[in-house]
Amino acid sequence: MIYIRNAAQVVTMAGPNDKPRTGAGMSELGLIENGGIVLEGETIAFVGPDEEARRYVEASGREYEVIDASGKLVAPGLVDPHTHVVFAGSREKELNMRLQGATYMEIMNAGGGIHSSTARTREASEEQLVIETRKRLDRFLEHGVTTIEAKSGYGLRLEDELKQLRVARRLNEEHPVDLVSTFMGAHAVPKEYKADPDAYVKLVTDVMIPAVAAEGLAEYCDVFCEEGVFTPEQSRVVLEAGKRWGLKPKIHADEIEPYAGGELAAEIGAVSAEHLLRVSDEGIRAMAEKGVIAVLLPGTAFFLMTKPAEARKMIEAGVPVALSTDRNPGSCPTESLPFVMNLACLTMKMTPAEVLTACTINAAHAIGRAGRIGSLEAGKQADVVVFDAPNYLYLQYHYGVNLVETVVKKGKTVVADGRRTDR
Ligand SMILES: N=CN[C@@H](CCC(=O)O)C(=O)O
Ligand SMILES: [Zn+2]
Repeated sequence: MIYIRNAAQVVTMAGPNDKPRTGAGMSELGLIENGGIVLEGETIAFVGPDEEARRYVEASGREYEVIDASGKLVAPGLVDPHTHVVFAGSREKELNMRLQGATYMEIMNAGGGIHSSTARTREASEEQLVIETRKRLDRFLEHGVTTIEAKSGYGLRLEDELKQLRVARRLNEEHPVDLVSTFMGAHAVPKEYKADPDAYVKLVTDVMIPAVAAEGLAEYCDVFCEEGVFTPEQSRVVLEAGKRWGLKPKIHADEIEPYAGGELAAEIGAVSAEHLLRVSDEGIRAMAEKGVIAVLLPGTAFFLMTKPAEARKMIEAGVPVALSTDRNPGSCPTESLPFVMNLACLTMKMTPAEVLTACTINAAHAIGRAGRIGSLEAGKQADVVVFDAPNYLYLQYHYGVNLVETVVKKGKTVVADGRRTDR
């Protein structure tokens, strides 16, 4: 039982939240000045002006742990809807190679990139993956992120794809951060199938997807639809197979070259299309029409030193936008969603209000959790962050440092004074 008292500002993102926010709706934060929040068990019991919250607490006659949020900003636990967090090793040498002129795709085609993380992940035991991933989850939590999506895709053969997804399932049970799993066996064509990519697609559709579904290891299916990786036609085959087995489609689309990925996302009814740095105007129009969520990853554009997605164009066209770190060992090795939020504002010109919407309720929609998380409303899960910031604008102004002070996950304080408390 926790009473968060006297917050300078509370970002509630209060509803209607049955659909992801678009256009001007992305700027409606449901702000409360001098707010209070009461958490009971794993649930939010009350959100409103602090005087009313105090009366609620006094009338209940119960004992509450009090968190004083005077002068602070309170917001929903942040949601990261696109990560590749389960992997072994790191790839810092590639940064040096890219600084000397090699491109991301050249490194991958020469056997590095995703292939090198695949080799390390195949070698790693489940236990080793748990240890490495747990550390990343601790960092996410310290940056205010209470729920993430986690993709497989560094196994690229049945037993190792299952291993990655089992690690995500185990950590979802053991760690305060909630993980929502996505099967991404079609992340790259593994070296052993280089001569026959269609045979690998068949392995994904006929063997891996049924096995993942049989064990209930994933809710979503994703594919890297990109020139030199999987064609739009192969991507369609993978995502349609996923659908037949109950896995909802997501797609890595138009990241490096325009490849009609946005159009494909709309056509097959994808929940989200992700990256979209080079999406066409037609792709944007089709996504807006079908309500496909654009999950944008400005940390990846920053780290790959390339032009970010055209967020303004998408918002103005009515596409619901969410933001994510893309945490992975190659193109975005950070757990700092707040830094990615800074980049969204400073490199894609999203407003501070749009940025918060994109990392809370819209991100929750992108992983099918908007009924439970992404806003501070009575009855929802008690996932709350207190920032050392006097108002929400300040989050995008004081950039590059971690302003997270307290994190409450399912009604339990898991970060205090910016550090994990419950290990
Ligand atoms: N683009 C494809 N997949 C990841 C990167 C994976 C890697 O480089 O290991 C991404 O979303 O950025
Ligand atoms: Zn990705």
